[in-house]
Amino acid sequence: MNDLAFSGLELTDPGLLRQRCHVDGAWVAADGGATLAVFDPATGACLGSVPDLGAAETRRAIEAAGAAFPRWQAKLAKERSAILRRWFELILAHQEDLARIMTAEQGKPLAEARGEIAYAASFIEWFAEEAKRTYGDTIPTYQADKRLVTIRQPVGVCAAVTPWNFPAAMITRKAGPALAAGCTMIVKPASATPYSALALAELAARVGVPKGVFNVLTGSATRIVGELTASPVVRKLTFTGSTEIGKVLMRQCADTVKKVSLELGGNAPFIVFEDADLDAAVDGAMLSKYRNSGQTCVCTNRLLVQRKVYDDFAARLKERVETLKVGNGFEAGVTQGPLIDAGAVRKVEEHIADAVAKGAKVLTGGRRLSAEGLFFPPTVLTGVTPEMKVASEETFGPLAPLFVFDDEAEAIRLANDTEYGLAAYFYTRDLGRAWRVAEALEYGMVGINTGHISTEVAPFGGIKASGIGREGSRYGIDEYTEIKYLAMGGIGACNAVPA
Ligand SMILES: NC(=O)C1=CN([C@@H]2O[C@H](COP(=O)(O)OP(=O)(O)OC[C@H]3O[C@@H](n4cnc5c(N)ncnc54)[C@H](OP(=O)(O)O)[C@@H]3O)[C@@H](O)[C@H]2O)C=CC1
Ligand SMILES: O=C(O)[C@H](O)CS(=O)(=O)O
Repeated sequence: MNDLAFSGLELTDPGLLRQRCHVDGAWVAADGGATLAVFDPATGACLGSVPDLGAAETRRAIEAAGAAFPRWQAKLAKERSAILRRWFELILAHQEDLARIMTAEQGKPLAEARGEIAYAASFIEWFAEEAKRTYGDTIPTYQADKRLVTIRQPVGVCAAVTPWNFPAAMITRKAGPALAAGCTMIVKPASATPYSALALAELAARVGVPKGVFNVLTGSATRIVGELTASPVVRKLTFTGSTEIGKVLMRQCADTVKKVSLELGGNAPFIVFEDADLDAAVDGAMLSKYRNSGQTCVCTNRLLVQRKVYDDFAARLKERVETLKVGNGFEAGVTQGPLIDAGAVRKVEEHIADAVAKGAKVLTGGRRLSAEGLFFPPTVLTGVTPEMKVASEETFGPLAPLFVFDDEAEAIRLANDTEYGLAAYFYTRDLGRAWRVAEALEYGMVGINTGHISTEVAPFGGIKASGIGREGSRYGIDEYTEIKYLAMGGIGACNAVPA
């Protein structure tokens, strides 16, 4: 039975809207009935509420996930694969409804929300296949009477803590490999965007994911995640969010020595060399800067442009930026939705004010569209220098600051001058430069003549303050398995072999 229907969302399947948490196969409220409100960032309207769960409910969820683990682990890989495949198919079958729920709670334009649902589904599809490939090894023995092998086994109960900017994909990028490997999972989604997570749980239940295998808890992050990180039953934490919180959670996991994977903040450089195809570079900059209104961890945060082409590139970028349409994500033609909250708007304004105070110029945009609301125009700054906040802090908004450089060595030095190491991009038509720069950049992912690198088939992740581990690709399931080494002695000499 549906707990709620957003008025005016025109869903084909209102049953996807859940105002209860999914724990041990049941839809539950908080013990004391406490709830958290959920708002539409485009209008400020209250969409509904979700339970404000605490420590006691979290302990019960951990117990349920622990109880479900043996039976889920014992299923054949093919059986887990088939269930995941059905989940993938059902997510795609409900793409429109899931996208509308996402635009309502997160604000991204409907076209982008549809794209995220497809992207989210692709991780379930990919790991439905990877479930059948958790191979081990046979190892040439070191003693005649021994045989050595390895097997890979699921880690166990996993906790996932996810952000608001990709409310579906950041969950499936974790739940896909976890469930494929035979783990069970407890998800704590961002409080701003819980309905996408709960809709995924509804579809998981419909395809026969057993109770306790995939649980979604909403409420106080400190209380829920405090329990998850303290529990010895939880063997792994996977987190996507800010570096600041990632460090907190990594510390909290130390007492129980959990396996952790962290997808954290970024400060992506976008380098345009003088030999680049400038039209292609502008296309790439638009994609890597303004996707999700600049609210992605792999968004370009700094544009480094070689002096000879600086003015030409700036003019072409300005022209393209001014074609973007800011508004409610449900409105036809809108390409930039609202930012997630007032804090996000303030951060963009602070970075612009700081840069202008230190000599930068606003080429386009620069001021919020109205005193109220969370809409901020896509903005380009020129004359930006390393002393400005935008050089070292992640803006996480629609701000493109242009820096100038003179040669390759300076471009690499500027690009690497950050604590972060998630994504980097550069444009050149020189093959030698492509290899030299790609190898010199201190990042987990590098786009060469492209502004879009995210896909389920390639390893997503960063180094330094941008995190630990990789998601997606043939490596993603490694985060959810342990390698066990078996040494079998007493084999004896083979009597078929002459002494
Ligand atoms: N590397 C990547 O793939 C990504 C990185 N990010 C980074 O995350 C930041 C923006 O996302 P944002 O959601 O604001 O990040 P936050 O780190 O604030 O929140 C992420 C998640 O952590 C939870 N959380 C917050 N504080 C605590 C705490 N003290 N203890 C336990 N859990 C906590 C939040 O819950 P609640 O919502 O209830 O506060 C949310 O579910 C940016 O820096 C961005 O770069 C974002 C997405 C992807
Ligand atoms: O949350 C994010 O920023 C995502 O990791 C970005 S992407 O995977 O959609 O590129």
